Amino acid sequence: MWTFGFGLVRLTRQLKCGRILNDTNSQQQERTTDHGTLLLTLPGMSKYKLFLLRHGEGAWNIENRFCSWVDQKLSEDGVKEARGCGRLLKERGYRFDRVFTSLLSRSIHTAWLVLEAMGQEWVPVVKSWRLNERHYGALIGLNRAEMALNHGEAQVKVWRRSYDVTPPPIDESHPYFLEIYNDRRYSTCDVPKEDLPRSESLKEVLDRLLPYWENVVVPEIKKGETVLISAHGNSCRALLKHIEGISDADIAGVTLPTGIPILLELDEELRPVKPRQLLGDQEKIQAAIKKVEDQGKAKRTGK
Ligand SMILES: O=C(OP(=O)(O)O)[C@H](O)COP(=O)(O)O
Repeated sequence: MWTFGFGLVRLTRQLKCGRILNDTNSQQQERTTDHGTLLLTLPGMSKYKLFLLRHGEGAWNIENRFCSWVDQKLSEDGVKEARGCGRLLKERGYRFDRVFTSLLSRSIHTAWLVLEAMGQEWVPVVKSWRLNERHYGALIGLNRAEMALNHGEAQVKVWRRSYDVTPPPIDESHPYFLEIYNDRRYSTCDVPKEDLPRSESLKEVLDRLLPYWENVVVPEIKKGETVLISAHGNSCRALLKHIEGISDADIAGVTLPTGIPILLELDEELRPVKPRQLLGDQEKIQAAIKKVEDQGKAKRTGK
């Protein structure tokens, strides 16, 4: 599937007269870079760069608890991860025009730390609940390893990674219900508080995320903006599923580590022209992915 688009060559011509000559292909498109270089983009060629980022490690990532809509802050290592991510992006010369985050502090702080490390603090940061982490319903606050002991690792994997299984909903007796729904930030949403989710499958995350992607994010990308989406493990997985056309079955095999930027190169229709790139030391990235996967292994916590 991938090999098709990969070999295509970006045609870059810098012309003294400022015009592209011999433009006989009606599907070719011109655009001008900051340096005045005219780029010809053919279908299947990389036209846009989009960056997705799961925030740096949060306090409940360490405790191995389903965090979801609970507003846990970044851990010390999470702050380091976010700064490291910003340094890496700066070293590679990337520049953002706009950053989108969820309403959760860990994604917002990550965005701030990345922009600070890049010296791009002025870049607008736009926030929406539609980029929030998946709502884990009644599972919020529970320890994954203990859940695996009680319900089996296979069931925990279904809850964590299946596409269309919705965990039991949160209700008012849940210890974090009031903390979540009494929070002022959820009075600012584009839906009434009563209509906010009480639990979500990955499919339901995609359902609430897609209108925001289509109506708010895509127009900025198509204007030529380089966008960073600083969000969460599952909101990024949902978006990846949509952009890359990953099947309902295969999305179960996609796990994202914290603090690692994912670069997507997209054509003019926002279709990927090459596999996603997780930027950084590949050995460390694989170890970080395994660590997230292993969170679902049965283990006594001693509490
Ligand atoms: O809050 C969460 O994700 P986040 O750390 O990306 O915000 C979820 O608890 C992630 O859990 P999962 O990796 O079991 O899907």
